[in-house]
Amino acid sequence: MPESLAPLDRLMSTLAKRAAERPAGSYTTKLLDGGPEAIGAKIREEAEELIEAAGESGDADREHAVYEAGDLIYHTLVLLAWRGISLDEVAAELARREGTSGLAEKASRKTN
Ligand SMILES: N=c1c2ncn([C@@H]3O[C@H](COP(=O)(O)OP(=O)(O)OP(=O)(O)O)[C@@H](O)[C@H]3O)c2ncn1[C@@H]1O[C@H](COP(=O)(O)O)[C@@H](O)[C@H]1O
Repeated sequence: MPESLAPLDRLMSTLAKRAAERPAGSYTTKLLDGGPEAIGAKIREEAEELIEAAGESGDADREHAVYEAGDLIYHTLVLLAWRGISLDEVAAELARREGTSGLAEKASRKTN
């Protein structure tokens, strides 16, 4: 894999490979085999841990929040891999939203 690929792209590429090959001895395989219920339970757990860590103050707590964010992002990407969704698709959705305030978007939904 080219060194220039961003870490998130490299991780997603690994997870897509895990989803296709399901090698034994892989934590990702274990999660994927559990399907959206098992992966979703971990996402909820990791989201709670991130929220708790982010609410704490101090340098060590800041590092803790970064660590928990890593866990949450990893498990979220595993769910995308399970569903066969690429990071490019998510990036395209975010690009589509670029420049539109959430408040304006919400207001437009109410009038439609
Ligand atoms: N980025 C990650 C990553 N982040 C977190 N984790 C694992 O996610 C789990 C987090 O769950 P917890 O903190 O709740 O720990 P736990 O209590 O042991 O978890 P449970 O057994 O309760 O589910 C830990 O086992 C972490 O090691 C990850 N596991 C793998 N990766 C990446 O995925 C790649 C492929 O991993 P495998 O498929 O396991 O080879 C690795 O090379 C890494 O790049």
